[in-house]
Amino acid sequence: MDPNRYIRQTALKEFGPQAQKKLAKSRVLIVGAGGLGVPVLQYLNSMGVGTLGVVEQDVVSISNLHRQVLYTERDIGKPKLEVAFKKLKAQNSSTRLRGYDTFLMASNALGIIKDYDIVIDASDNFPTRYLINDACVILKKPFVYGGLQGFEGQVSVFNYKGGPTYRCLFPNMPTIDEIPNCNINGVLGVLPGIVGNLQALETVKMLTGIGEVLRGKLLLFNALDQTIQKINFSLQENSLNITELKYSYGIVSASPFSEITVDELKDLIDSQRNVQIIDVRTQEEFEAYKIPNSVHIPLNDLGNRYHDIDLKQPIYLICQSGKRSAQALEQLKNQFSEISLYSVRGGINTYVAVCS
Ligand SMILES: Nc1ncnc2c1ncn2[C@@H]1O[C@H](COP(=O)(O)OP(=O)(O)OP(=O)(O)O)[C@@H](O)[C@H]1O
Repeated sequence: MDPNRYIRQTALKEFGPQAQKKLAKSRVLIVGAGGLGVPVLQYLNSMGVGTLGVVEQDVVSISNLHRQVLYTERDIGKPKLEVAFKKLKAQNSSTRLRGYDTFLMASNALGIIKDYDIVIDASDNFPTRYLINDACVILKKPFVYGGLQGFEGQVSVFNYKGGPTYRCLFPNMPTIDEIPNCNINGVLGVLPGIVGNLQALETVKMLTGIGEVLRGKLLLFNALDQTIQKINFSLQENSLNITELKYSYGIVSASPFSEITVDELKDLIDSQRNVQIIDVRTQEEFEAYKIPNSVHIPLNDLGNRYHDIDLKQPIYLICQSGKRSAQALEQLKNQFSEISLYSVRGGINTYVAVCS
């Protein structure tokens, strides 16, 4: 790498080559490559963050172009992930870019987020934001929030070093009637650029240890009069019901009679030699990741493969997220009486997130 590449930022004595090394070792996940995601990606990529993960499944549309300045007229209709990576690669070829061609959802959030140091919310909807918050609380990762409403931008850092989370500020998700939508309300092209850059700045500060992070502080930027206000907020223990959160993400068992958590399964595997795990996913999923000694019987073949199951031993059924294993459990329960059946809650997604 050309030693001059980062010279203008390593020349800052508070930053220096040490901070640059920290950036190079860092892994940052960006959820959404739209209005906020584009400036975040361009700056973190150009500044030398080692690994950037991007979760996005949208395509470029003409109404994106006034603010998502990485995309051009020729990109309309193309996947944002593909276009963004091509341009980011040209901007800085040494960044490791990892794309997730999907939307972040409850079934994949823990599995994706676990590999990163910091998560940046660059999405545009409340379910994603609450999901990022909850997954980051469970996995103990900070998340950098950015939001837009009219001519106002908001930025904060949640869950940083035991600090307050998004739910401490906004405990409950708003109802559909309460949700403002940029499609309807509009957004001035430059505003996501400013807010996304503030998110990138907070990220760099956390990664390198410079400055004071917006922990327990909500920054409000008013674009019309260029004022910045900071509102303090504190940790609310009630908003951090970790047991409840773990419950909804499959880390704690809801029904001990037919479900087992990944923690319980891991304890069994560690303490017993022969745990009969039946993996009901597809061949491709099984090949991509499997629990050692598990038996592979795809759900659609289960009816033909009963002879491969030892009905006298407890049967632990697993799939990718817990849905197909619950179906397999119902199928076996209807077919055989008095067998000991468990479905692994959260499936391989949670197993990988929690146990690997
Ligand atoms: N759960 C999610 N996982 C990954 N990306 C998401 C998720 N939810 C939203 N996004 C992405 O976040 C980006 C938000 O960008 P932005 O707010 O600028 O809106 P947009 O969807 O690109 O544009 P418009 O609202 O004009 O159609 C979008 O590209 C969207 O696909």
